[in-house]
Amino acid sequence: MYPIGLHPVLDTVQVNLTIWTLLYLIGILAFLVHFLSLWPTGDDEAVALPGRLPFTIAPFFRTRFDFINSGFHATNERIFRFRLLTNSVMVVSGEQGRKDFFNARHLDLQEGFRVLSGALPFVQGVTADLRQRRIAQIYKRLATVQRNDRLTELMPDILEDCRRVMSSWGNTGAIDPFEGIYGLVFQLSVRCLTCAEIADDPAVVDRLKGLYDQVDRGTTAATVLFPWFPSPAMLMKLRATKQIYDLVVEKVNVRKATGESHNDSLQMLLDAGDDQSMIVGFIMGLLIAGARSTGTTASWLITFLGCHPEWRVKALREVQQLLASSYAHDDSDAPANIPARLAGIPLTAWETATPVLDSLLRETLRMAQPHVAMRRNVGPTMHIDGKVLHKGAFAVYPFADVHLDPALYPDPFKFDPERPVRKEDFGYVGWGGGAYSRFLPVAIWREFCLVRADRPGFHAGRVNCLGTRLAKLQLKLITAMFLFNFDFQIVDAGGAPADPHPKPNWNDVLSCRPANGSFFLDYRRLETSCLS
Ligand code: HEM
Repeated sequence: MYPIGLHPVLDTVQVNLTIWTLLYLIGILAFLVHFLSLWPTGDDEAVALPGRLPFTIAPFFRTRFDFINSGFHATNERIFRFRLLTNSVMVVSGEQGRKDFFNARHLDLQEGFRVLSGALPFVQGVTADLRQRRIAQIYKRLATVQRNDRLTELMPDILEDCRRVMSSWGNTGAIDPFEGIYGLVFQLSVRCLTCAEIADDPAVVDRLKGLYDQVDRGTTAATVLFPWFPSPAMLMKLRATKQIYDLVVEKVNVRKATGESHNDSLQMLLDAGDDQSMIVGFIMGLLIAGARSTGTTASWLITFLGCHPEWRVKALREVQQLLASSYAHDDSDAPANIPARLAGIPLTAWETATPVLDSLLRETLRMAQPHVAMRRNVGPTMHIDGKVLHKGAFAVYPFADVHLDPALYPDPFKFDPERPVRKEDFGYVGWGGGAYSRFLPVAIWREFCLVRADRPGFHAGRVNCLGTRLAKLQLKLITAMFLFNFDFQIVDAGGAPADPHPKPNWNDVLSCRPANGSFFLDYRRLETSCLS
């Protein structure tokens, strides 16, 4: 018997998919299109988007940025609502709207993403339908991965992975950053969040990455809205999810059977006594959540640096200063090679003494993070900027509303890390809209979340990224390795320096990626490079 029930699902759909099933489904769809276009009315109801259902569904998934903007234009309101089949979705913008959205106590992230996004591989009881206590436990383990001692131990491994992957690129070449740099970040995420058996085997890492890509391709409007319908995309997604599950379970079982001990996340989970589904849920869910966001940010960060030589110089100078302050001038014990020297810079220095890298990261996230926060109201009826959000309804907040607002960030598509930092509440939400950590030490804030874990809907309320420390460290180490090893620039499809510079495409909800092949990262190894 297969533990997560995928085999039975695949068998059943192959036998039962008949023309009658299809006609039946078309009938249901026609019913929904006709009747669900009728909205409740009331003074405090948000304006409904004009138009019939199918015309809102496809654009929400395919061209979300344009769809949301056209909704604001069509309604001429700060808040509007539309339907995704039976679900009512409110789209929020404006200062009051984002305050109400991020401060609301009963808006639940998990439910919002599960129903509206479907971008994570869902396995019943492993990455979906997790009890709140289980989610809290996963987050607690993620906090362990990011403790000072663990992050310090990870630094040499991260840098060695960078060295190995960058060496494989050869002396000169041109790569698509969304392939090459994303591939590097995937390797680092595997290193930090899974186990040595996977991270040390490039072929397995490649296979895993390919399977997650298939899950992405299988995430379409149809598979999100009709997860029970056996479309080809859904079958592909199911198969890929099952293969990821099998691969992870196999590695966990091998570790258990051999009794070998490694200094990695799997060992940390086993030593903590976590059960199989907790371990697999941690690995399957966090691996891709971390790799996608960090991969997008790394790809854009290096792209922006490739367009702006003055920032390359400033960033390199900063890392050189870090090195100079970490090793005495005549330190004969200082390691000779670059990765080992970078690994010797204390974690606190990477975290607190890199204002240039910090401003580069901040500006990259502002310009190229196409996130739309998704929530479901799991509490009583509430209001956002005066508009009613009923119990069970959804609300979404596009980060573009604040990060591309010319009133807050003039000329928003200009890469300018020297922009003044916005001080107002939610004037910048690159790492989420949670603000507890500003007032409380992060540890206390986390405890607060964990204590609430027993109660239904604990996951509602302000949300901060819980992988920030790990992500920032990875991004800074990748950038340092790039600057020490390559001379690089961004070129167009013909190989000429890109003019204009690539512009983030906010309609691509995963990575803000412009059309394939429109630009490349052209690189040449420096003579001082440590790559082999
Ligand atoms: C550059 C990289 C990253 C960026 C920009 C980023 C950004 C964010 C943002 C904006 C949110 C809030 C989403 C919302 O309000 O809808 C979030 C949540 C979250 N992130 Fe990240 N993230 C990154 C990397 C990571 C990594 C590496 C991990 C873990 C390995 C991670 C784990 C999480 C988790 C677990 C949450 C949900 C927190 C909660 O439910 O309270 N993130 N992230």
